[in-house]
Amino acid sequence: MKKNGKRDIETVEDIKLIVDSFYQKVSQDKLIGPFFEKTNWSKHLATMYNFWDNAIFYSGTYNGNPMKSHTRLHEKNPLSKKHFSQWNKLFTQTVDELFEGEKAELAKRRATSISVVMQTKIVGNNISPLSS
Ligand code: HEM
Repeated sequence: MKKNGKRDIETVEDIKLIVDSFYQKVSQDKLIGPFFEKTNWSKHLATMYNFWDNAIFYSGTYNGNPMKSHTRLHEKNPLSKKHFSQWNKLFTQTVDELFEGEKAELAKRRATSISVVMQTKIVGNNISPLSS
């Protein structure tokens, strides 16, 4: 236990807490909340528990294709750099509010690197003068 009372991410229950808190923020967010208007939350949250359990503890519980689903999402509702920045800000904020340690750092790093790859593939190269 750290001085400030936070500990590291240790169990799948911790993952669930992060995912629940994160999407609580996301669903109320003016900028990215609307993308989730038609979302079946219990189904999405279950998918995300598996996704993050796999990303942090290599549990083998997720074998979907997020790039494909976000490319499809982008075709219907265009995603831009500002959406990705907001997503990342909320994710980092959520992890920092709840946990501290190596796994917490890993979770934030994973989120950022996937987000950068997704953004580059979907929105385009973010150093291009044409991107916005
Ligand atoms: C601009 C930022 C983003 C937006 C607006 C967004 C939005 C969404 C939406 C609307 C869904 C579908 C939910 C449903 O079932 O209705 C989804 C699924 C998902 N998102 Fe994102 N997302 C963003 C970024 C990210 C990032 C950076 C990651 C990974 C670190 C991620 C991981 C996932 C995963 C794993 C799924 C489930 C895909 C599947 O069906 O297997 N998203 N997202």
